[in-house]
Amino acid sequence: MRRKLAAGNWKMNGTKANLAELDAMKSTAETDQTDVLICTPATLLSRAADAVSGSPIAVGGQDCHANASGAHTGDISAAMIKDAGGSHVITGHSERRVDHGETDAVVAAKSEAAYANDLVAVICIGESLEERESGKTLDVVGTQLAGSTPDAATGANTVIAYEPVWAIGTGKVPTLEQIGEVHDFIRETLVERFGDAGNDFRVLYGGSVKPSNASEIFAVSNVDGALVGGASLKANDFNGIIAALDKA
Ligand SMILES: O=C[C@H](O)COP(=O)(O)O
Repeated sequence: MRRKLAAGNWKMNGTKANLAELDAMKSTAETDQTDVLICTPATLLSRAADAVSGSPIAVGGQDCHANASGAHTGDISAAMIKDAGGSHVITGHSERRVDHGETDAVVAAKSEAAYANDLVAVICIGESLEERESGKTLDVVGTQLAGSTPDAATGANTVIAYEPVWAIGTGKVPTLEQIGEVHDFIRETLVERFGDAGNDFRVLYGGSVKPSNASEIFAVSNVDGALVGGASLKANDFNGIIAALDKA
């Protein structure tokens, strides 16, 4: 039985004043069935880890370099995320793929760096609007999944996040049928590659998830939770999403 996961991605938002939001998520995060994760900006990670200490909320990074250390100005390593108190790291978010030209091979290397440092990689995949409209969604998602997921991936060290690029921060959400089609496809693809162990991976949906649409999305087959951007910044919103997931 896969545990559910409500994951927040604060992206490039937040200063230390925002850590109060974590405090306001603690009691909602005390659930039996749902794990809660917030991926903060790197600048906040250590303080966020202190802020959630003793609560079930986990914290993580939004990216890591594939290398362990060295001359990579501005980057952070998986070991640094671990050292700061993180347990997870997002790899291959579409904003990284677009802004920094990250390929599937780079995403796989970053995910391997995560494993080497005992971090769970939250590997993101998803099609653009143009790819969706030209009927290439499953091809794109399949190619990204194959190329970004290392052979060493397991349900314990990896979470897959399906995020259609056109649904991120736009308020546009795919139909429930569209979400179900892709999540079922991801599950089948994982089982083809990893055998029964493919059933252990959690597959999250991401893209304009809000308290108002969370319950219907979480009722879709093979949706094990959400990767939430904007609605993870405020405890009022994210608590609603955690609660909806816990009831699903
Ligand atoms: O990582 C989170 C996703 O990009 C979704 O962002 P959003 O909830 O603001 O649409």
